[in-house]
Amino acid sequence: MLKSIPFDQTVAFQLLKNHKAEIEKTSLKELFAGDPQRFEKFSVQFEDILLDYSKNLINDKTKATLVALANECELDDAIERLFTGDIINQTENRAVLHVALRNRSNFPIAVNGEDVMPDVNAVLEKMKGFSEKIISGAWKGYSGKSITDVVNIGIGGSDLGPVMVTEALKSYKNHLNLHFVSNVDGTHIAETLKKLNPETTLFLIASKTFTTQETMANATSGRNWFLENGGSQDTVAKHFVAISTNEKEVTKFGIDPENMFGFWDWVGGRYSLWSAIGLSIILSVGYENFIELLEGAHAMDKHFRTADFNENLPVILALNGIWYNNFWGAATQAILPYDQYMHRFAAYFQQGDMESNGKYVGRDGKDVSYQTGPIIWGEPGTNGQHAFYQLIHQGTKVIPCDFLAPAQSHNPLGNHHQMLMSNFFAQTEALMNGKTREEVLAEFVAAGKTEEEVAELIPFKVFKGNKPTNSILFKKLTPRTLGSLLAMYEHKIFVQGVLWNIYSFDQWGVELGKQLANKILPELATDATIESHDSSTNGLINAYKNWR
Ligand SMILES: O=P(O)(O)OC[C@H]1O[C@@H](O)[C@@H](O)[C@@H](O)[C@@H]1O
Repeated sequence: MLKSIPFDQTVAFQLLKNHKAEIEKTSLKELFAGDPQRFEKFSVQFEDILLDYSKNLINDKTKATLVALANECELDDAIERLFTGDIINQTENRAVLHVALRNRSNFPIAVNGEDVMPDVNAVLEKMKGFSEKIISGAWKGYSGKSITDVVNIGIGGSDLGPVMVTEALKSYKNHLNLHFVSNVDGTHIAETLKKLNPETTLFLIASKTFTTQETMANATSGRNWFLENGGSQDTVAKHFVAISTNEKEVTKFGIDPENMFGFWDWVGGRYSLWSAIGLSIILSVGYENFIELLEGAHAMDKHFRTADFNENLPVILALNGIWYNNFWGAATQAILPYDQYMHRFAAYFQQGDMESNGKYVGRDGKDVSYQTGPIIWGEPGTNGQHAFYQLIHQGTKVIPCDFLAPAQSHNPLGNHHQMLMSNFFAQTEALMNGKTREEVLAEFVAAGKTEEEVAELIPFKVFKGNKPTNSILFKKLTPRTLGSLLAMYEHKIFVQGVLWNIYSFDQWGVELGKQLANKILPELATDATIESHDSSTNGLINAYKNWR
Protein backbone atom coordinates (compact mmCIF):
# COMPACT_ATOMS: atom_id res chain seq x y z
CA MET A 1 0.00 0.00 0.00
CA LEU A 2 1.31 3.45 -0.86
CA LYS A 3 1.22 6.02 1.90
CA SER A 4 -0.87 9.14 1.50
CA ILE A 5 1.35 12.21 1.72
CA PRO A 6 -0.25 15.55 0.85
CA PHE A 7 1.96 16.92 -1.93
CA ASP A 8 1.12 20.61 -1.53
CA GLN A 9 1.53 20.56 2.24
CA THR A 10 5.13 19.48 2.15
CA VAL A 11 7.87 21.89 3.18
CA ALA A 12 9.54 21.52 -0.23
CA PHE A 13 6.34 22.49 -2.06
CA GLN A 14 6.24 25.83 -0.25
CA LEU A 15 9.95 26.37 -0.85
CA LEU A 16 9.50 25.70 -4.56
CA LYS A 17 6.62 28.17 -4.73
CA ASN A 18 8.84 30.89 -3.29
CA HIS A 19 11.82 29.79 -5.35
CA LYS A 20 9.86 30.11 -8.59
CA ALA A 21 9.51 33.85 -7.97
CA GLU A 22 13.31 34.05 -7.71
CA ILE A 23 14.12 32.05 -10.78
CA GLU A 24 11.56 33.89 -12.85
CA LYS A 25 13.77 36.95 -12.60
CA THR A 26 16.51 35.24 -14.55
CA SER A 27 16.51 33.49 -17.92
CA LEU A 28 17.95 30.37 -19.48
CA LYS A 29 20.41 32.52 -21.38
CA GLU A 30 21.65 34.12 -18.17
CA LEU A 31 21.81 30.78 -16.40
CA PHE A 32 24.08 29.47 -19.16
CA ALA A 33 26.18 32.64 -19.21
CA GLY A 34 26.65 32.40 -15.46
CA ASP A 35 27.84 28.80 -15.38
CA PRO A 36 30.23 27.30 -17.94
CA GLN A 37 29.70 23.88 -16.33
CA ARG A 38 25.95 23.95 -16.78
CA PHE A 39 25.78 21.18 -19.39
CA GLU A 40 28.04 18.88 -17.33
CA LYS A 41 26.03 19.65 -14.23
CA PHE A 42 22.60 19.11 -15.71
CA SER A 43 23.11 16.17 -18.02
CA VAL A 44 23.34 12.47 -17.28
CA GLN A 45 24.16 9.45 -19.38
CA PHE A 46 22.73 5.98 -19.03
CA GLU A 47 24.24 3.38 -21.39
CA ASP A 48 23.65 4.83 -24.90
CA ILE A 49 21.17 7.45 -23.74
CA LEU A 50 22.21 11.01 -22.90
CA LEU A 51 19.67 13.18 -21.09
CA ASP A 52 20.52 16.86 -21.31
CA TYR A 53 18.19 18.79 -19.02
CA SER A 54 20.33 21.89 -18.79
CA LYS A 55 17.92 23.90 -20.95
CA ASN A 56 15.40 23.95 -18.12
CA LEU A 57 14.47 26.85 -15.88
CA ILE A 58 16.37 25.40 -12.95
CA ASN A 59 19.50 26.01 -10.91
CA ASP A 60 21.21 24.02 -8.16
CA LYS A 61 18.66 25.15 -5.63
CA THR A 62 15.73 24.12 -7.82
CA LYS A 63 17.15 20.68 -8.29
CA ALA A 64 17.96 20.20 -4.62
CA THR A 65 14.48 21.34 -3.58
CA LEU A 66 12.79 19.09 -6.14
CA VAL A 67 14.82 16.15 -4.83
CA ALA A 68 13.82 17.18 -1.30
CA LEU A 69 10.21 17.08 -2.45
CA ALA A 70 10.71 13.52 -3.71
CA ASN A 71 12.25 12.57 -0.39
CA GLU A 72 9.47 14.17 1.61
CA CYS A 73 6.96 12.23 -0.48
CA GLU A 74 8.91 9.06 0.38
CA LEU A 75 9.62 8.15 -3.22
CA ASP A 76 12.23 5.59 -2.19
CA ASP A 77 9.61 3.68 -0.21
CA ALA A 78 7.20 3.75 -3.19
CA ILE A 79 9.89 2.46 -5.56
CA GLU A 80 10.61 -0.49 -3.29
CA ARG A 81 6.90 -1.26 -3.05
CA LEU A 82 6.66 -1.25 -6.85
CA PHE A 83 9.53 -3.68 -7.28
CA THR A 84 8.53 -6.02 -4.48
CA GLY A 85 4.97 -6.72 -5.56
CA ASP A 86 3.17 -4.65 -2.94
CA ILE A 87 -0.51 -3.96 -3.63
CA ILE A 88 0.05 -0.41 -4.87
CA ASN A 89 -2.90 -0.41 -7.27
CA GLN A 90 -5.11 -0.18 -4.25
CA THR A 91 -8.47 0.62 -5.82
CA GLU A 92 -8.22 -2.60 -7.83
CA ASN A 93 -6.45 -4.48 -5.03
CA ARG A 94 -3.55 -5.44 -7.29
CA ALA A 95 0.22 -5.41 -7.41
CA VAL A 96 1.85 -3.57 -10.32
CA LEU A 97 4.54 -5.73 -11.79
CA HIS A 98 5.35 -4.89 -15.38
CA VAL A 99 8.94 -4.86 -14.07
CA ALA A 100 8.63 -8.63 -13.45
CA LEU A 101 7.83 -9.20 -17.13
CA ARG A 102 11.30 -7.94 -18.03
CA ASN A 103 13.14 -9.16 -14.96
CA ARG A 104 16.00 -10.68 -16.94
CA SER A 105 18.00 -11.18 -13.73
CA ASN A 106 15.20 -13.57 -12.81
CA PHE A 107 15.28 -12.70 -9.11
CA PRO A 108 12.14 -13.87 -7.31
CA ILE A 109 9.26 -11.39 -7.14
CA ALA A 110 6.41 -12.52 -4.95
CA VAL A 111 2.75 -11.61 -5.17
CA ASN A 112 0.81 -12.83 -2.13
CA GLY A 113 3.80 -14.95 -1.19
CA GLU A 114 4.21 -16.66 -4.57
CA ASP A 115 7.08 -16.03 -6.98
CA VAL A 116 5.67 -14.88 -10.33
CA MET A 117 8.85 -15.51 -12.32
CA PRO A 118 8.23 -19.19 -13.23
CA ASP A 119 4.91 -18.22 -14.87
CA VAL A 120 6.48 -15.22 -16.63
CA ASN A 121 9.24 -17.41 -18.03
CA ALA A 122 6.83 -20.16 -19.07
CA VAL A 123 4.75 -17.74 -21.17
CA LEU A 124 7.91 -16.37 -22.76
CA GLU A 125 8.94 -19.90 -23.71
CA LYS A 126 5.51 -20.58 -25.18
CA MET A 127 5.70 -17.39 -27.24
CA LYS A 128 9.18 -18.34 -28.40
CA GLY A 129 8.07 -21.75 -29.65
CA PHE A 130 4.93 -20.44 -31.29
CA SER A 131 6.60 -17.50 -33.00
CA GLU A 132 9.40 -19.66 -34.36
CA LYS A 133 6.83 -21.91 -36.04
CA ILE A 134 4.97 -18.97 -37.56
CA ILE A 135 8.09 -17.13 -38.73
CA SER A 136 9.78 -20.23 -40.16
CA GLY A 137 6.63 -21.18 -42.06
CA ALA A 138 6.33 -24.52 -40.23
CA TRP A 139 2.88 -23.54 -38.94
CA LYS A 140 0.39 -24.14 -41.74
CA GLY A 141 -3.03 -22.66 -42.31
CA TYR A 142 -6.07 -24.74 -43.22
CA SER A 143 -5.01 -25.20 -46.85
CA GLY A 144 -1.42 -26.16 -46.01
CA LYS A 145 0.09 -22.74 -46.72
CA SER A 146 2.35 -20.83 -44.33
CA ILE A 147 1.24 -17.65 -42.58
CA THR A 148 2.03 -14.39 -44.37
CA ASP A 149 -0.14 -11.89 -42.49
CA VAL A 150 -0.82 -11.32 -38.80
CA VAL A 151 -3.77 -9.23 -37.59
CA ASN A 152 -3.63 -8.03 -33.99
CA ILE A 153 -7.12 -7.18 -32.82
CA GLY A 154 -7.03 -5.13 -29.62
CA ILE A 155 -7.48 -1.59 -28.35
CA GLY A 156 -5.85 0.77 -25.85
CA GLY A 157 -3.04 -1.03 -24.07
CA SER A 158 -3.65 -4.12 -26.19
CA ASP A 159 -2.91 -2.14 -29.34
CA LEU A 160 -0.89 1.03 -28.80
CA GLY A 161 2.25 -0.62 -27.40
CA PRO A 162 2.55 -3.28 -30.11
CA VAL A 163 1.78 -0.71 -32.83
CA MET A 164 4.34 1.73 -31.47
CA VAL A 165 7.10 -0.88 -31.01
CA THR A 166 6.59 -2.66 -34.33
CA GLU A 167 6.78 0.73 -36.04
CA ALA A 168 9.82 1.79 -34.01
CA LEU A 169 11.62 -1.47 -34.83
CA LYS A 170 10.58 -1.69 -38.45
CA SER A 171 14.17 -1.91 -39.59
CA TYR A 172 14.42 -5.24 -37.69
CA LYS A 173 11.32 -6.63 -39.35
CA ASN A 174 11.03 -10.05 -41.01
CA HIS A 175 8.81 -11.07 -43.95
CA LEU A 176 5.51 -11.23 -42.03
CA ASN A 177 3.02 -8.43 -42.68
CA LEU A 178 1.59 -7.01 -39.46
CA HIS A 179 -1.83 -5.36 -39.28
CA PHE A 180 -3.50 -3.76 -36.29
CA VAL A 181 -7.25 -3.38 -35.93
CA SER A 182 -8.51 -1.40 -32.96
CA ASN A 183 -11.39 0.94 -33.78
CA VAL A 184 -14.94 -0.38 -33.55
CA ASP A 185 -15.61 1.63 -36.70
CA GLY A 186 -16.23 -1.16 -39.22
CA THR A 187 -14.00 0.69 -41.65
CA HIS A 188 -10.91 -0.36 -39.72
CA ILE A 189 -11.41 -4.12 -40.02
CA ALA A 190 -13.10 -3.94 -43.43
CA GLU A 191 -10.19 -2.05 -45.00
CA THR A 192 -7.70 -4.41 -43.35
CA LEU A 193 -9.43 -7.60 -44.47
CA LYS A 194 -9.69 -6.37 -48.07
CA LYS A 195 -5.95 -6.98 -48.43
CA LEU A 196 -5.90 -10.43 -46.83
CA ASN A 197 -6.22 -14.08 -47.75
CA PRO A 198 -7.81 -16.23 -44.98
CA GLU A 199 -5.60 -19.19 -45.90
CA THR A 200 -2.47 -17.34 -44.83
CA THR A 201 -3.80 -15.01 -42.12
CA LEU A 202 -3.31 -15.39 -38.38
CA PHE A 203 -5.49 -13.39 -35.95
CA LEU A 204 -4.23 -12.47 -32.49
CA ILE A 205 -7.15 -11.48 -30.30
CA ALA A 206 -5.49 -9.31 -27.68
CA SER A 207 -7.54 -8.26 -24.70
CA LYS A 208 -6.65 -8.38 -21.03
CA THR A 209 -10.30 -8.73 -20.00
CA PHE A 210 -11.61 -10.33 -23.21
CA THR A 211 -14.80 -8.34 -22.69
CA THR A 212 -13.86 -5.06 -24.39
CA GLN A 213 -16.68 -4.18 -26.77
CA GLU A 214 -14.54 -2.98 -29.66
CA THR A 215 -12.21 -5.96 -29.58
CA MET A 216 -14.97 -8.53 -29.26
CA ALA A 217 -16.87 -6.93 -32.17
CA ASN A 218 -13.76 -6.92 -34.36
CA ALA A 219 -12.83 -10.46 -33.33
CA THR A 220 -16.33 -11.68 -34.21
CA SER A 221 -16.21 -9.94 -37.59
CA GLY A 222 -12.75 -11.38 -38.22
CA ARG A 223 -13.96 -14.87 -37.42
CA ASN A 224 -17.08 -14.42 -39.62
CA TRP A 225 -14.89 -13.29 -42.51
CA PHE A 226 -12.68 -16.33 -42.00
CA LEU A 227 -15.67 -18.72 -41.95
CA GLU A 228 -17.32 -17.07 -44.97
CA ASN A 229 -14.15 -17.17 -47.06
CA GLY A 230 -13.00 -20.79 -46.90
CA GLY A 231 -12.25 -21.35 -43.22
CA SER A 232 -14.25 -23.68 -41.01
CA GLN A 233 -14.94 -24.23 -37.30
CA ASP A 234 -12.45 -27.11 -37.35
CA THR A 235 -9.66 -24.92 -38.68
CA VAL A 236 -10.23 -21.86 -36.46
CA ALA A 237 -7.43 -23.13 -34.19
CA LYS A 238 -4.89 -22.73 -37.00
CA HIS A 239 -5.82 -19.09 -37.51
CA PHE A 240 -6.94 -17.63 -34.16
CA VAL A 241 -5.01 -17.25 -30.94
CA ALA A 242 -5.94 -15.29 -27.84
CA ILE A 243 -3.83 -13.13 -25.55
CA SER A 244 -5.67 -12.57 -22.30
CA THR A 245 -5.95 -12.99 -18.56
CA ASN A 246 -9.47 -14.38 -18.90
CA GLU A 247 -9.46 -18.04 -19.89
CA LYS A 248 -13.21 -18.42 -19.33
CA GLU A 249 -14.12 -15.74 -21.89
CA VAL A 250 -11.47 -16.98 -24.33
CA THR A 251 -13.02 -20.46 -24.26
CA LYS A 252 -16.52 -18.98 -24.59
CA PHE A 253 -15.39 -17.16 -27.73
CA GLY A 254 -14.31 -20.50 -29.19
CA ILE A 255 -10.53 -20.30 -28.89
CA ASP A 256 -8.84 -23.39 -27.47
CA PRO A 257 -6.97 -22.52 -24.20
CA GLU A 258 -4.00 -24.30 -25.86
CA ASN A 259 -3.95 -21.35 -28.25
CA MET A 260 -4.05 -18.83 -25.43
CA PHE A 261 -1.11 -16.79 -24.17
CA GLY A 262 -1.79 -15.69 -20.63
CA PHE A 263 -0.83 -12.82 -18.42
CA TRP A 264 -1.95 -11.62 -15.02
CA ASP A 265 -4.06 -9.01 -13.28
CA TRP A 266 -0.89 -7.33 -12.00
CA VAL A 267 -0.08 -6.21 -15.55
CA GLY A 268 -1.84 -2.94 -16.35
CA GLY A 269 -3.16 -2.68 -19.91
CA ARG A 270 -1.00 0.35 -20.72
CA TYR A 271 2.06 -1.43 -19.29
CA SER A 272 1.42 -4.73 -21.06
CA LEU A 273 3.57 -4.67 -24.20
CA TRP A 274 6.20 -6.59 -22.19
CA SER A 275 3.74 -9.44 -21.61
CA ALA A 276 2.07 -11.82 -24.07
CA ILE A 277 0.48 -8.68 -25.52
CA GLY A 278 3.89 -8.29 -27.17
CA LEU A 279 3.34 -11.42 -29.28
CA SER A 280 2.79 -9.31 -32.40
CA ILE A 281 6.14 -7.63 -31.69
CA ILE A 282 7.85 -11.03 -31.55
CA LEU A 283 6.16 -12.09 -34.78
CA SER A 284 7.38 -8.91 -36.43
CA VAL A 285 10.99 -8.73 -35.24
CA GLY A 286 11.71 -12.17 -33.79
CA TYR A 287 12.06 -13.45 -30.23
CA GLU A 288 15.71 -12.39 -29.81
CA ASN A 289 14.91 -8.77 -30.52
CA PHE A 290 11.97 -8.88 -28.11
CA ILE A 291 14.32 -10.18 -25.42
CA GLU A 292 16.67 -7.29 -26.21
CA LEU A 293 13.75 -4.91 -25.68
CA LEU A 294 13.11 -6.55 -22.29
CA GLU A 295 16.83 -6.37 -21.46
CA GLY A 296 16.88 -2.65 -22.18
CA ALA A 297 13.87 -2.08 -19.98
CA HIS A 298 15.35 -4.22 -17.21
CA ALA A 299 18.57 -2.23 -17.30
CA MET A 300 16.55 0.97 -16.88
CA ASP A 301 14.55 -0.67 -14.07
CA LYS A 302 17.78 -1.40 -12.19
CA HIS A 303 18.98 2.15 -12.75
CA PHE A 304 15.67 3.56 -11.52
CA ARG A 305 15.68 1.37 -8.44
CA THR A 306 19.27 2.01 -7.40
CA ALA A 307 20.55 5.33 -8.79
CA ASP A 308 20.68 8.40 -6.57
CA PHE A 309 17.74 10.68 -7.37
CA ASN A 310 20.20 13.36 -8.52
CA GLU A 311 21.45 11.03 -11.27
CA ASN A 312 18.29 9.06 -11.93
CA LEU A 313 16.84 9.64 -15.42
CA PRO A 314 13.17 8.86 -14.71
CA VAL A 315 13.29 10.82 -11.45
CA ILE A 316 14.91 13.85 -13.09
CA LEU A 317 12.35 13.87 -15.90
CA ALA A 318 9.52 13.51 -13.41
CA LEU A 319 10.74 16.30 -11.15
CA ASN A 320 11.28 18.70 -14.05
CA GLY A 321 7.76 17.89 -15.25
CA ILE A 322 6.36 18.62 -11.80
CA TRP A 323 8.27 21.90 -11.70
CA TYR A 324 6.42 23.17 -14.79
CA ASN A 325 3.10 21.46 -14.08
CA ASN A 326 2.70 22.71 -10.53
CA PHE A 327 4.76 25.88 -10.33
CA TRP A 328 4.73 27.37 -13.85
CA GLY A 329 1.15 26.55 -14.87
CA ALA A 330 2.13 24.29 -17.77
CA ALA A 331 -0.86 22.19 -18.82
CA THR A 332 0.86 20.04 -21.41
CA GLN A 333 4.04 18.16 -22.15
CA ALA A 334 5.19 17.69 -25.73
CA ILE A 335 7.12 14.58 -26.79
CA LEU A 336 8.94 15.24 -30.06
CA PRO A 337 10.94 12.34 -31.47
CA TYR A 338 13.29 13.22 -34.33
CA ASP A 339 12.95 9.71 -35.69
CA GLN A 340 10.30 8.65 -38.16
CA TYR A 341 10.29 5.13 -36.74
CA MET A 342 9.06 6.62 -33.47
CA HIS A 343 6.02 8.24 -35.02
CA ARG A 344 3.60 6.55 -32.57
CA PHE A 345 5.77 7.20 -29.50
CA ALA A 346 3.85 10.25 -28.31
CA ALA A 347 0.51 8.55 -28.99
CA TYR A 348 1.65 5.58 -26.91
CA PHE A 349 2.54 7.77 -23.94
CA GLN A 350 -0.68 9.69 -24.34
CA GLN A 351 -2.35 6.59 -22.94
CA GLY A 352 0.58 5.71 -20.69
CA ASP A 353 0.63 9.07 -18.97
CA MET A 354 -2.91 10.44 -19.28
CA GLU A 355 -4.68 7.22 -18.28
CA SER A 356 -2.26 6.83 -15.37
CA ASN A 357 -2.15 10.33 -13.95
CA GLY A 358 -5.38 11.92 -15.19
CA LYS A 359 -6.89 11.76 -11.69
CA TYR A 360 -8.43 14.36 -9.37
CA VAL A 361 -8.88 12.14 -6.35
CA GLY A 362 -5.89 11.81 -4.03
CA ARG A 363 -4.81 8.65 -2.26
CA ASP A 364 -6.69 9.94 0.79
CA GLY A 365 -9.95 9.74 -1.20
CA LYS A 366 -10.35 13.53 -1.33
CA ASP A 367 -10.14 15.91 -4.29
CA VAL A 368 -6.61 17.22 -4.79
CA SER A 369 -6.06 20.97 -4.67
CA TYR A 370 -3.30 21.10 -7.28
CA GLN A 371 -2.73 20.03 -10.87
CA THR A 372 -2.01 16.38 -11.65
CA GLY A 373 -1.19 14.72 -15.00
CA PRO A 374 -0.32 16.86 -18.01
CA ILE A 375 -1.81 16.60 -21.48
CA ILE A 376 0.68 14.60 -23.54
CA TRP A 377 1.00 15.29 -27.23
CA GLY A 378 3.51 15.41 -30.03
CA GLU A 379 4.51 14.39 -33.51
CA PRO A 380 7.85 13.50 -35.03
CA GLY A 381 10.24 16.24 -36.04
CA THR A 382 10.57 17.81 -38.51
CA ASN A 383 6.87 17.49 -39.40
CA GLY A 384 5.89 19.16 -36.15
CA GLN A 385 8.09 22.15 -36.95
CA HIS A 386 6.01 22.90 -40.01
CA ALA A 387 2.77 22.45 -38.13
CA PHE A 388 2.56 23.50 -34.48
CA TYR A 389 5.99 24.78 -33.39
CA GLN A 390 4.83 28.35 -34.09
CA LEU A 391 2.80 28.19 -30.88
CA ILE A 392 5.69 26.73 -28.89
CA HIS A 393 7.98 29.55 -30.06
CA GLN A 394 5.65 32.53 -29.98
CA GLY A 395 2.45 31.42 -28.27
CA THR A 396 1.39 32.46 -24.78
CA LYS A 397 1.66 29.09 -23.07
CA VAL A 398 4.50 27.36 -21.24
CA ILE A 399 5.08 24.10 -23.11
CA PRO A 400 7.87 21.91 -21.80
CA CYS A 401 9.17 19.76 -24.64
CA ASP A 402 11.14 16.53 -24.76
CA PHE A 403 13.26 16.29 -27.91
CA LEU A 404 14.47 12.77 -28.73
CA ALA A 405 16.88 11.76 -31.50
CA PRO A 406 19.25 8.96 -32.52
CA ALA A 407 22.87 9.80 -33.38
CA GLN A 408 22.89 7.02 -35.98
CA SER A 409 20.19 6.47 -38.56
CA HIS A 410 19.04 3.07 -39.79
CA ASN A 411 18.74 4.73 -43.20
CA PRO A 412 21.84 6.82 -43.83
CA LEU A 413 20.64 8.32 -47.06
CA GLY A 414 22.69 11.21 -48.44
CA ASN A 415 22.87 13.86 -45.74
CA HIS A 416 19.27 13.39 -44.56
CA HIS A 417 20.35 12.50 -41.07
CA GLN A 418 22.57 15.52 -40.69
CA MET A 419 19.73 17.72 -41.86
CA LEU A 420 17.41 16.06 -39.36
CA MET A 421 19.93 16.46 -36.55
CA SER A 422 20.66 20.08 -37.40
CA ASN A 423 16.97 20.74 -36.86
CA PHE A 424 16.99 18.77 -33.60
CA PHE A 425 19.86 20.90 -32.24
CA ALA A 426 18.56 24.15 -33.68
CA GLN A 427 15.10 23.93 -32.19
CA THR A 428 16.13 23.63 -28.54
CA GLU A 429 18.69 26.36 -29.06
CA ALA A 430 16.12 28.63 -30.67
CA LEU A 431 13.57 27.89 -27.96
CA MET A 432 16.11 28.81 -25.33
CA ASN A 433 17.74 31.87 -26.85
CA GLY A 434 14.92 33.32 -28.90
CA LYS A 435 15.76 36.36 -30.99
CA THR A 436 16.03 39.86 -29.56
CA ARG A 437 14.81 43.12 -31.06
CA GLU A 438 18.42 44.06 -31.75
CA GLU A 439 19.09 40.83 -33.61
CA VAL A 440 15.96 41.27 -35.72
CA LEU A 441 16.95 44.83 -36.57
CA ALA A 442 20.51 43.81 -37.42
CA GLU A 443 19.14 41.26 -39.92
CA PHE A 444 17.00 43.94 -41.55
CA VAL A 445 19.90 46.36 -41.72
CA ALA A 446 22.11 43.67 -43.28
CA ALA A 447 19.40 43.23 -45.91
CA GLY A 448 19.55 46.96 -46.72
CA LYS A 449 16.53 48.22 -44.74
CA THR A 450 16.46 51.15 -42.38
CA GLU A 451 15.09 51.02 -38.84
CA GLU A 452 12.34 53.42 -39.80
CA GLU A 453 11.14 51.18 -42.60
CA VAL A 454 10.89 48.07 -40.41
CA ALA A 455 9.97 49.47 -37.00
CA GLU A 456 6.37 48.28 -37.18
CA LEU A 457 7.33 44.79 -38.29
CA ILE A 458 9.99 44.15 -35.68
CA PRO A 459 7.75 43.02 -32.74
CA PHE A 460 6.32 40.19 -34.83
CA LYS A 461 9.76 38.83 -35.56
CA VAL A 462 11.05 38.85 -32.00
CA PHE A 463 11.25 35.52 -30.14
CA LYS A 464 11.31 35.83 -26.36
CA GLY A 465 12.95 32.42 -25.97
CA ASN A 466 13.40 31.06 -22.46
CA LYS A 467 11.34 27.99 -23.39
CA PRO A 468 12.31 24.84 -21.47
CA THR A 469 13.35 21.63 -23.19
CA ASN A 470 14.93 18.27 -22.44
CA SER A 471 17.13 16.69 -25.09
CA ILE A 472 17.32 12.91 -25.12
CA LEU A 473 20.05 11.89 -27.51
CA PHE A 474 20.68 8.19 -27.99
CA LYS A 475 23.15 6.28 -30.12
CA LYS A 476 20.78 4.25 -32.29
CA LEU A 477 17.19 3.09 -32.12
CA THR A 478 17.94 -0.54 -31.21
CA PRO A 479 15.51 -2.86 -29.40
CA ARG A 480 17.59 -2.46 -26.24
CA THR A 481 17.62 1.33 -26.36
CA LEU A 482 13.91 1.46 -27.14
CA GLY A 483 13.26 -0.79 -24.13
CA SER A 484 15.25 1.58 -21.91
CA LEU A 485 13.48 4.67 -23.26
CA LEU A 486 10.07 3.12 -22.68
CA ALA A 487 10.91 2.06 -19.14
CA MET A 488 12.33 5.52 -18.48
CA TYR A 489 9.02 7.18 -19.38
CA GLU A 490 6.99 4.55 -17.53
CA HIS A 491 8.92 5.25 -14.34
CA LYS A 492 8.67 8.99 -14.87
CA ILE A 493 4.89 8.58 -14.82
CA PHE A 494 5.12 6.45 -11.68
CA VAL A 495 7.26 9.03 -9.85
CA GLN A 496 4.87 11.83 -10.72
CA GLY A 497 1.87 9.81 -9.55
CA VAL A 498 3.61 9.04 -6.25
CA LEU A 499 4.38 12.72 -5.64
CA TRP A 500 0.91 13.89 -6.68
CA ASN A 501 -0.48 11.43 -4.14
CA ILE A 502 -2.75 9.74 -6.67
CA TYR A 503 -3.22 6.15 -7.80
CA SER A 504 -1.54 5.78 -11.20
CA PHE A 505 -2.56 2.24 -12.03
CA ASP A 506 -6.34 2.28 -12.14
CA GLN A 507 -8.49 3.88 -14.84
CA TRP A 508 -12.01 4.31 -13.51
CA GLY A 509 -12.45 7.37 -15.69
CA VAL A 510 -12.89 5.28 -18.82
CA GLU A 511 -15.94 3.45 -17.46
CA LEU A 512 -18.74 6.03 -17.59
CA GLY A 513 -18.66 6.48 -21.36
CA LYS A 514 -18.70 2.70 -21.82
CA GLN A 515 -21.73 2.37 -19.54
CA LEU A 516 -23.67 5.07 -21.35
CA ALA A 517 -22.78 3.67 -24.78
CA ASN A 518 -24.20 0.33 -23.64
CA LYS A 519 -27.40 2.09 -22.59
CA ILE A 520 -27.69 3.96 -25.89
CA LEU A 521 -26.87 0.99 -28.15
CA PRO A 522 -30.33 -0.66 -27.82
CA GLU A 523 -31.98 2.73 -28.38
CA LEU A 524 -30.32 2.85 -31.80
CA ALA A 525 -31.81 -0.52 -32.76
CA THR A 526 -35.27 0.95 -33.38
CA ASP A 527 -36.59 3.97 -35.27
CA ALA A 528 -38.53 5.22 -32.23
CA THR A 529 -37.96 8.83 -31.20
CA ILE A 530 -35.75 9.01 -28.14
CA GLU A 531 -36.72 11.17 -25.18
CA SER A 532 -34.85 9.60 -22.31
CA HIS A 533 -31.81 11.92 -22.30
CA ASP A 534 -31.14 15.65 -22.10
CA SER A 535 -32.36 17.67 -25.10
CA SER A 536 -28.95 17.75 -26.77
CA THR A 537 -28.37 13.99 -26.62
CA ASN A 538 -32.00 13.30 -27.65
CA GLY A 539 -31.69 15.79 -30.51
CA LEU A 540 -28.48 14.25 -31.81
CA ILE A 541 -29.75 10.67 -31.60
CA ASN A 542 -32.99 11.57 -33.37
CA ALA A 543 -31.16 13.51 -36.10
CA TYR A 544 -28.93 10.47 -36.64
CA LYS A 545 -31.99 8.24 -36.91
CA ASN A 546 -33.53 10.53 -39.52
CA TRP A 547 -30.41 10.43 -41.66
CA ARG A 548 -29.43 6.79 -41.56
O1 LIG B 1 -7.09 -5.29 -23.00
P1 LIG B 1 -8.51 -4.91 -22.77
O2 LIG B 1 -9.09 -5.58 -21.55
O3 LIG B 1 -9.33 -5.20 -23.99
O4 LIG B 1 -8.58 -3.37 -22.49
C1 LIG B 1 -8.24 -2.41 -23.45
C2 LIG B 1 -8.23 -1.02 -22.86
O5 LIG B 1 -9.49 -0.72 -22.36
C3 LIG B 1 -9.65 0.61 -21.88
O6 LIG B 1 -10.93 0.86 -21.48
C4 LIG B 1 -8.68 0.91 -20.76
O7 LIG B 1 -9.10 0.29 -19.61
C5 LIG B 1 -7.28 0.52 -21.16
O8 LIG B 1 -6.43 0.58 -20.05
C6 LIG B 1 -7.20 -0.84 -21.75
O9 LIG B 1 -5.90 -1.03 -22.25
